[in-house]
Amino acid sequence: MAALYTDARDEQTIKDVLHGLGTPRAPKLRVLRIALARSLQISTPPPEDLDGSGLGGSEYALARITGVGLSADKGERRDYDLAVRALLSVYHDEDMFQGEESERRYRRYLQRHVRRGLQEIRTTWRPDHDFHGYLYHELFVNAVPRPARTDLGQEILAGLREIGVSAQIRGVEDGPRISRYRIYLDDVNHYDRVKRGLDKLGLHLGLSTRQGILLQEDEDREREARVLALDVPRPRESWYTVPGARLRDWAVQATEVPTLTVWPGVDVLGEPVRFDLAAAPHLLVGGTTGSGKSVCLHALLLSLLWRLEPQDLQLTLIDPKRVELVHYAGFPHLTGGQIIEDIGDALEALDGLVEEMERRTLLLRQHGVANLIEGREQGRVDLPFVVVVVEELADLLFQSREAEQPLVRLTQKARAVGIHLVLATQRPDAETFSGLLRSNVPGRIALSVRTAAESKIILDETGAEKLLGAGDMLLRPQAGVAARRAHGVRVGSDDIRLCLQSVRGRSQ
Ligand SMILES: Nc1ncnc2c1ncn2[C@@H]1O[C@H](COP(=O)(O)OP(=O)(O)OP(=O)(O)O)[C@@H](O)[C@H]1O
Repeated sequence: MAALYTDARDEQTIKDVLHGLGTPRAPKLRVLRIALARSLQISTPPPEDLDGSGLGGSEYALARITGVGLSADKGERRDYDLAVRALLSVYHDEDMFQGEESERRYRRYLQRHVRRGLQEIRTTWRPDHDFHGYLYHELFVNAVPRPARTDLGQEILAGLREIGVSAQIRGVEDGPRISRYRIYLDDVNHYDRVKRGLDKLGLHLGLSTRQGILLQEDEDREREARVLALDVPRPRESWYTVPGARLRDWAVQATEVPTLTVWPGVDVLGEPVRFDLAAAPHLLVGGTTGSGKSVCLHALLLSLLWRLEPQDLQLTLIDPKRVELVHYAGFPHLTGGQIIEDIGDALEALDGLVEEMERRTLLLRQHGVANLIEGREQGRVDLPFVVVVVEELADLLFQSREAEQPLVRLTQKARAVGIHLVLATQRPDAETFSGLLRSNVPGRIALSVRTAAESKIILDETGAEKLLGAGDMLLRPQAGVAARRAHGVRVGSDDIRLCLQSVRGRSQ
């Protein structure tokens, strides 16, 4: 009996990884074991839909994966079966050593883990990128001691000396793309010199003017005016991505967070960043083409879809470009069961939402509650939240300026009734994000943009022109709070597919 069935995409991944390892002819078990290790890092069990064989796949006997029954002198073909069994027993908290039934479960779990690991690799690694570097960061970066960074630290101190600042390094922490150096100034009056000299320091470190060093107000600074933190971008080869599976873990494990909590990414030190979309209460996501805007929208949407059932969340997705949101076809949360692509349908949907807003306002008043959250908490109203996503605001307004009016009305009044807008654009200009929308859409996510002026349109401040691209963002979830740097979760179509399967599983 085979222990593992793959499909054609798994087989392609195995091939790509063997090439990535520089050993195209090596046994496939290498990749299968890496995939197993990758999956075991995820704290939620792999889904059942990874059982069974797929089109264009292969079959593997247990001996080809764990080496069961092989003698001890065959290098990587040694027998690791007991070790794998023990790992899976601990992970699933089930005994996988005794009896036929436990044997069946062992093989099933093994299959699910290996296939999930292959999926993870597929969505987070690109075959033209270095696989060894990827492996290091995905599997080990949090588990092994960091290499010494004395060189970069010394460079920073030398750069500071060049701008007339004498200092010491008190510590360094590595995030996905940035290292944060905690600096202690020998002279308390040198803080402004550092602030003014950041570009020079960047040049000294060989960074382009676009990849700025950012000065963070260190939390210790209030107590200790000599302490500051510098966020220094690392070379691209040393970045690690934040895979979509992590978002799933945050969302699935979250307890006692507000209903519309979203996790767009992690902070510069790798800790998850979250905010409540209902408190935002509307959001603009802006960034130049290729900055990671669509991936960011996927992270926001999956944050909601991993947790909320259709009776709690309805989605209106407007995608005039007809590319990015197609993956959500099939989710039972979609209002009207489909994604809106046509401009006429979009106008109709927006007008319908304005009517829904009026209807809800009346209903809440009749039930004597101030807003939907209160109504739901008190059990007096059980309407779902509605999240409206416009994939490209500029396209929508270009095709019909009329769309602006219902959008403005919704942003002005829909908050209390639980209707929230997420507007995305790759053209952050005054025409697209007009004054009326600006003042009523306080939540902002800026991905990288070309100019400081574009950054100001999105965030009301400069800074986004210095972001590193590929999901690097400045996040200001609500008016009146400071913008925060974050690196987006890399959500791919596979993550969306997995979520859809889970939603279908939940509804059965
Ligand atoms: N969080 C992320 N982590 C790693 N890479 C990312 C991330 N977000 C985006 N990228 C990379 O950037 C590419 C472009 O992302 P995306 O398609 O979201 O850009 P976009 O801003 O929507 O572009 P467009 O407006 O042209 O559709 C992705 O294919 C991916 O390679």
